[in-house]
Amino acid sequence: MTGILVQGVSKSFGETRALTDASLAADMGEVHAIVGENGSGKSTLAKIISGVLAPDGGTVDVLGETPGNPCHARRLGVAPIFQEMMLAEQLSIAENVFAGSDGLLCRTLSAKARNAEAKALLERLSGQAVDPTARVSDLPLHLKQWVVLARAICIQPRVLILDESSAALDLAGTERLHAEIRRLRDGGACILIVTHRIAELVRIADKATVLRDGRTVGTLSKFEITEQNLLKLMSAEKPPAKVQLDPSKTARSSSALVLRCEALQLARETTPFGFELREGEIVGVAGLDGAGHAEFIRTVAGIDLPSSGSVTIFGSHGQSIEIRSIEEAGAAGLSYVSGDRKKEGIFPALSTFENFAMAPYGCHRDRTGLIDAGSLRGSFAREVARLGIKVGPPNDRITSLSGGNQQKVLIARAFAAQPKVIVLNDPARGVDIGTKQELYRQLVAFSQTGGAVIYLSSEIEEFFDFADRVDVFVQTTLHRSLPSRDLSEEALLYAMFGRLADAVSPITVEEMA
Ligand SMILES: Nc1ncnc2c1ncn2[C@@H]1O[C@H](COP(=O)(O)OP(=O)(O)OP(=O)(O)O)[C@@H](O)[C@H]1O
Repeated sequence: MTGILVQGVSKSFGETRALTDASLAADMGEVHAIVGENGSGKSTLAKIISGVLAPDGGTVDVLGETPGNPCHARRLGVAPIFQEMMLAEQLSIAENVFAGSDGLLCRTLSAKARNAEAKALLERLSGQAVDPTARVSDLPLHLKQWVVLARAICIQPRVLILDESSAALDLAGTERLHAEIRRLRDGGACILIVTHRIAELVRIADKATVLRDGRTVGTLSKFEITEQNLLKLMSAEKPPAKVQLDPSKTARSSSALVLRCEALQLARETTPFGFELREGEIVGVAGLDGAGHAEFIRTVAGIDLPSSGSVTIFGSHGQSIEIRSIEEAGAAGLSYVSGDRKKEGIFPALSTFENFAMAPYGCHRDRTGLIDAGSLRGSFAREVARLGIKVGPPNDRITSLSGGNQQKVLIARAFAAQPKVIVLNDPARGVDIGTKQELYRQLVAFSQTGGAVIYLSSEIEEFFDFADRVDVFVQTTLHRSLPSRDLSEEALLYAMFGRLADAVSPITVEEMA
């Protein structure tokens, strides 16, 4: 039975044509992926199907009706989860989970019952203990994502729309999400999934619709969904070549030290550890949610203070600067790219250009010390071209860009500040595969000129052929360091689960959960 039928849909925002001719047919009991480059119109299509946006042309049929607005779509059983997490940050977890389904005017559950239900659901989804009365603003990103997912799942949707919903989840979290998706699908629901994580798509999707520049260019059945086929359809250009680590790049033990952590304790009563980063090194950082890798990267960037120990950056003349704030880290030549774009990355009320210019403006002064606007604009144009950012007028608000293109602006901003060390916290979240390859290429080029990189990723495939070593965190401490020659999916998984690589028994689904 057809669940969703979209035919010839178009949609423009002012001069920007987000969709020109989009079509999609998804059955009930099917996981249907929407794939395409950043800015190809995926989120716009998801919003049209969920009644948030009205199309300019074409027809939309969801369970036999055309959703006229989000409430109408909801009555039909459509539960959308958009890329930008919609949460009432000042309210509790339970209040957010039941927002819209058991509200003030139609309350059927007591506060106690809501708390109990929210707790049970979130613990099942997130795999960790949860206090349902905790304020959402205090939660880490992955738990916020689970709150949004819980809100959609608790209404038992007939159509579930997931726009980059796994991007904030780690490997084990993604597995649990997949289990939920399969449960809903087997119960007859239709699940639309938008993701740039190709490996994930190959595992979960029954069909895929590919968009290119707002147009549907193909539909792939389960067995046709391969990275190669997707890339061929997604871009008019040749698929990007995979980045290969420079074979002449040997161990960096002889190059100059640029950053050192000594006896670092990320939280009280955790094991102290040391960390060194040398010129030209690319160090991957990995771990399961709550393993301490996210705290580590924030501490190195001066955002959070360690419980004890120190982070030191060494200048080109050997002088050492202890880092105790993000300002000190910036002044010492460290650029940071946050993984939480909405909370820590963009300034939503400012334009695309202003968002870019606020880090590198100090590097663009004329002889009198005033900011050289022409030089800054030139730098903006170069970075936009280099990372292939789809921007409208630079003075439009950054929020008018697609999610992936906003992320690219933040990456461009970090490069343009001409850092010595660049620290990236899951930067490729929501970024298309072509741009990911370009980002790796830029980072490899940066390292070849002596720059040093710390790169946290929740997608372990990202490290292969790219990182010199991957430091794996377990129980809020550095557990293992895997040099590139020992990197494999299996070795990383074993390390992330705190197991020895030569352990005989495989990692079980229960362990994942
Ligand atoms: N509210 C808006 N105002 C102006 N332009 C918009 C708006 N929403 C989307 N666009 C533009 O429409 C185009 C398609 O955006 P959309 O968010 O649908 O892309 P996407 O495929 O989901 O991208 P991503 O993979 O980066 O999330 C982009 O060029 C974007 O800048």
